[in-house]
Amino acid sequence: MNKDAKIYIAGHRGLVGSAIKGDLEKKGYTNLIYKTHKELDLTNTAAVTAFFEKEQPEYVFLAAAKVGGIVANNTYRADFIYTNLMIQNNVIHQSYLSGVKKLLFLGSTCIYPKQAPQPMPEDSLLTGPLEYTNEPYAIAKIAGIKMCESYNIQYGTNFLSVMPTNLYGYNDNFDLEKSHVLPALIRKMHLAKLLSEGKKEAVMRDLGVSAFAKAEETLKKYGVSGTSVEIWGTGAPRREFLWSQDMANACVFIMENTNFADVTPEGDVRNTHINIGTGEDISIKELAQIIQKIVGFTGQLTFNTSKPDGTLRKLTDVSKLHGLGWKHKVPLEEGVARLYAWYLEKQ
Ligand SMILES: NC(=O)C1=CN([C@@H]2O[C@H](COP(=O)(O)OP(=O)(O)OC[C@H]3O[C@@H](n4cnc5c(N)ncnc54)[C@H](OP(=O)(O)O)[C@@H]3O)[C@@H](O)[C@H]2O)C=CC1
Ligand SMILES: C[C@H]1O[C@H](OP(=O)(O)OP(=O)(O)OC[C@H]2O[C@@H](n3cnc4c(=O)[nH]c(N)nc43)[C@H](O)[C@@H]2O)[C@@H](O)[C@@H](O)C1=O
Repeated sequence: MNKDAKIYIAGHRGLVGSAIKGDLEKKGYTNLIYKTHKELDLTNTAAVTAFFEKEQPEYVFLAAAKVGGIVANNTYRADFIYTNLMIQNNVIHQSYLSGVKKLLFLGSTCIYPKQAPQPMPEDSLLTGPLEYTNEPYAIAKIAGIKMCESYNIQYGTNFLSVMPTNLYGYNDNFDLEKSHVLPALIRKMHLAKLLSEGKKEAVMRDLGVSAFAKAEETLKKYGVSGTSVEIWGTGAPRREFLWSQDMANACVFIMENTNFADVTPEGDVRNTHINIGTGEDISIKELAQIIQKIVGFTGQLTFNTSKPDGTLRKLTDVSKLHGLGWKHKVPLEEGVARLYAWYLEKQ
């Protein structure tokens, strides 16, 4: 990519999109284009067509999607499949029509079967049934991979797909219901710590309410008190967490250095996506203990087994990524500390 190449970042205000924008700016790319969701609804085919016809980007990072944690995925099943299929159909197809040189589609490691071998290699795709809680989202992501692959085969495009593990970082979603586990637990532990210190005003400010009774209602719903914090599920599932700026750096690295042909082993045009992760996982209980220590909450952790565990393990096989010459940098404890500091600054 030339430094003045026209690069479109779809989803530039999200967790990953904002980090990709930051990484590109840091590297001296000067011709970045982006639109907010309000300015350009990517589910609107006519609007996306007009945008591509007018802007003619050379490179596209597709980091816009409907994203959420286990409960959001399981609750808004129709929204997750519809929105994601629409966004990726529009952006991938228009990228082909307008002659985009290279596109990077962001999927997720939830595309792999629930019982995939651990760590999960790229070629375990479509070898077994998926985890039910996020099946609609995963099906949309699999469609995205197959769309890139099919356009490459039929039309000779250079569209790559990356499958990131669970991500966290600046601009994360801290919603107590819809977010992923890591930001959710940071916020829950923070609220519990404030409660234990008797800081009612700060609790109300964090929750955006003007009466403490209202705050108490929310805290009760999410199992947060001054002496304990509720963790969903059994705490036994294992997850792998990657710092969003590392993820962005991997995306830019792949865009700069890798072509469809490089990740297509001879005769295996199906094996075109690349896992992005650290290759290391921990249990949710261990994650909660790390967050507890960093936030400084000294109460108890309880486990609400009426909430879903989801997949028990989804460790990525990162040998393909390492083989391309990229490895993550930020260890989990450091990332959690950075994110908590950012969260406090935002208060
Ligand atoms: N976060 C994670 O742990 C993981 C994420 N991924 C994938 O990485 C990618 C980025 O995710 P992440 O950054 O976490 O997600 P975010 O929710 O943080 O960001 C997504 C962005 O897409 C935008 N967007 C959503 N719908 C539309 C739409 N219809 N039109 C225009 N813009 C839209 C959002 O805007 P707005 O907020 O205004 O709607 C937001 O800026 C996604 O493809 C996701 O599936 C994969 C694995 C793990
Ligand atoms: C990125 C990934 O994200 C989702 O899959 P997930 O990994 O299951 O996501 P999660 O972060 O929500 O949960 C991880 C684990 O943590 C447990 N857990 C405990 N306490 C809380 C809690 O307070 N909030 C949440 N969200 N989870 C909690 C929770 O019960 C589960 O066992 C899908 O969207 C999927 O499609 C996808 O791509």
